[in-house]
Amino acid sequence: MSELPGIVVMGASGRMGQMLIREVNAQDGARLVGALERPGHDWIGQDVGACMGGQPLGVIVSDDPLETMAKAQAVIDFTAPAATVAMAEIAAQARAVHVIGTTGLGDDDLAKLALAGRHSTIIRAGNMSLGVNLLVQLTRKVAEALDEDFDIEITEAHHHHKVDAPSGTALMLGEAAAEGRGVDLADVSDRGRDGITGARKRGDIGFHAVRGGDIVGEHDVMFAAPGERIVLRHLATDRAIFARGAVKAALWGQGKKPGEYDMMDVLGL
Ligand SMILES: NC(=O)C1=CN([C@@H]2O[C@H](COP(=O)(O)OP(=O)(O)OC[C@H]3O[C@@H](n4cnc5c(N)ncnc54)[C@H](O)[C@@H]3O)[C@@H](O)[C@H]2O)C=CC1
Ligand SMILES: O=C(O)C1=N[C@H](C(=O)O)C[C@H](O)C1
Repeated sequence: MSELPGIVVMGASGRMGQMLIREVNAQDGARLVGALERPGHDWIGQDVGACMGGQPLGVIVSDDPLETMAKAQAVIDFTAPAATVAMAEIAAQARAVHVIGTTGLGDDDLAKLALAGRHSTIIRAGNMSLGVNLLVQLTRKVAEALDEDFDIEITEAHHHHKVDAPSGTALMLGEAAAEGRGVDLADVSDRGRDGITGARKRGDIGFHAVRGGDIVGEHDVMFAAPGERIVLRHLATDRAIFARGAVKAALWGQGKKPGEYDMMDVLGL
């Protein structure tokens, strides 16, 4: 039997799930040992490679996370908040690394993940790409260097299927900007203005979400002052960048102590 870490992909039929199946399968350093979908999904019981329209991969899509995780050293989960919280407990029982790309998690969900993280290795990030994680660092630095004469506005654009706003990435960028300024994001966050809002409050961090077509993911952080503007921008054109980061995280997490980690830890940024 191979010693390579066995990885389960959760949400196998999803936009990210299919990308992840391809990425794990293409890796020399890992093996695909499971594919999960929600109960009732029409891929259940079929080979995941065939479902994706390619060669069979010898992995049958299952809706039984307990059984599937028994063979795994890691699970990569880009699904939905309730599914991710449920998986956190199962991954902890299986002593498997839980890589979480799911966004839109609420405070209650995060509290449950923190509990699970006492017993398991969780690596979670609203964006797993190298470029965005660098942009987060740049945003913190620029916010630190500038005072509140510079208004910070974060704009994100995504495909029309996306269900959460602001995006996980926009929130990461907002947290970094607030940290750079030495303030709490919750105190200065101003989301999606509408109507007679009054003039902009000095020190606020604004968020705006665009949804349309097949946009993979675009993020701008604008620092606007009288007479000048700085705009930091990341454009994603291929979901493979997120999948690559997630597989890297699953391998990096092997043998790490239980706890909650993020992509900064994985990438050493
Ligand atoms: N952190 C990152 O780098 C990125 C995060 N995302 C996030 O990943 C999540 C998924 O995005 P997409 O792939 O575009 O969505 P999607 O809707 O295409 O895929 C989600 C999949 O999860 C499945 N699912 C739902 N509940 C399940 C359960 N209990 N067990 C197993 N599977 C279940 C669905 O059936 C679906 O196939 C979103 O929260 C999105 O924001 C997306 C791209 C990058
Ligand atoms: O839903 C998506 O597609 C994406 N979600 C993540 C987010 O919420 O920031 C990451 C990426 O932008 C794509």
